[in-house]
Amino acid sequence: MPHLVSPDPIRTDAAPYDAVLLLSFGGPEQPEDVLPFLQNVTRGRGIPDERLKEVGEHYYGFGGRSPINDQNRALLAALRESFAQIGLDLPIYWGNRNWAPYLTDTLREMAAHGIRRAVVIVTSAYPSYSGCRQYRENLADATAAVENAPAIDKLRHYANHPGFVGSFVESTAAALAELPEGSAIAYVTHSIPTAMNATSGPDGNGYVTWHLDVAAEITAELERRTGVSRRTDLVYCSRSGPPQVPWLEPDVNDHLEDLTAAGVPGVAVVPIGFVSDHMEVIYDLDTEARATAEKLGLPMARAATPGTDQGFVTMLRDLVVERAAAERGEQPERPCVGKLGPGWDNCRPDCCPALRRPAAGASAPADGSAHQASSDQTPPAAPSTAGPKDNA
Ligand SMILES: CC1=C(CCC(=O)O)c2cc3nc(cc4[nH]c(cc5[nH]c(cc1n2)c(C)c5CCC(=O)O)c(CCC(=O)O)c4C)C(CCC(=O)O)=C3C
Ligand SMILES: [Fe+2]
Repeated sequence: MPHLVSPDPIRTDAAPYDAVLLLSFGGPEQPEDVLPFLQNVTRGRGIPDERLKEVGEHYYGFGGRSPINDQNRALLAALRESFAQIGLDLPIYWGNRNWAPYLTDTLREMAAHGIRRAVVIVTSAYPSYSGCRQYRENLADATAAVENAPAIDKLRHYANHPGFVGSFVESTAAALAELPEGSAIAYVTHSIPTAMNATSGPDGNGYVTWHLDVAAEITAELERRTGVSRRTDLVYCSRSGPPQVPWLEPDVNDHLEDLTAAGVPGVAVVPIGFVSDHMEVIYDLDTEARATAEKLGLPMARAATPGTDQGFVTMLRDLVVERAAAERGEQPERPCVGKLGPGWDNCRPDCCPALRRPAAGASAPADGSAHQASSDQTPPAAPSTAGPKDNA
């Protein structure tokens, strides 16, 4: 795996940026927040009431508080420390899509502080509408709503960066160490509608393709270290939406049943789709999937997410420095593992379009593409470029 490149402490240059913005999902912090939070998340997205009630219970089961905001506070602190270590003098702001501190308020604060140009770290590592474009639409909306809002660039997707992959290599090795010999690895990510995957990334299927590439790299590195090969699968959690709309499968719980039927002696559950142990991890995996594994008598160990892992934090810092250099017209090194090459700096205008919402009174499509995206309905999103994908 390539060595992480940290810049020379004395010459760390952030120009043309004068700030970093950490952009995340947001979560409730007390029981009264849960319903309004869920309304923010699902407004206009066609999530059945039944599912909302169920997800509300997941939050109430944890005292009405998601750990995600505290995890972002910890990440902010770790990033500030990491910046200070190399003399990178750049303020770091934090805003969320669905809960306070809201992105628009943060941009307003940045404008008031005279910030002209910022680079954005999103707490989502892969291409898809939900994980990329939706955040870019939120940035476009917030920018339009705020006078003198800073110009915004978003970091390339970092799932195949050695800092991200390396963090999961370590946590997967630790999980496997707790399990019987011959245990399998179940890589897990958030399910999305299959139609959303179909239009993810500049060439389609980017969501699944990137996850498979990351999973293959983790598997290969563990094999190199131990000489042991084992069963691995990519499976999904947190399915939502109406039952008639197809989402990516198999669900992690069904997969645990399959593994048991296949006689596998244990499973390391590795949440490569997530950067911290938020509700999808502590409920969907640590509560629900663990209960399934216990019922089946299948030993299970869950690998840690990157969180504030040093390699992960250093990677984010390196990506800020890398992007600043690229924007100055330099040709920075772009560390990356796997087959796909480094992510693009700017998304193409048609990258990860929004799903067309179901509408009554339309004739049935001949090709089954009722939920396919259509670029004529795609709202503006920042930042993007009119040129081809920038893979330099
Ligand atoms: C790809 C993806 C990521 C990973 C990338 C990223 O991290 O952004 C992610 C992360 C998260 N999703 C989260 C929470 C929720 N997601 C929901 C609903 C949905 N997620 C979707 C996709 C994703 N989601 C989709 C296609 C929907 C259907 C509705 C729609 O089309 O938008 C709902 C509604 C209820 C339900 O139906 O489950 C909730 C409450 C939290 C916060 C956790 C916490 O509070 O600790 C986080 C980090
Ligand atoms: Fe979600």
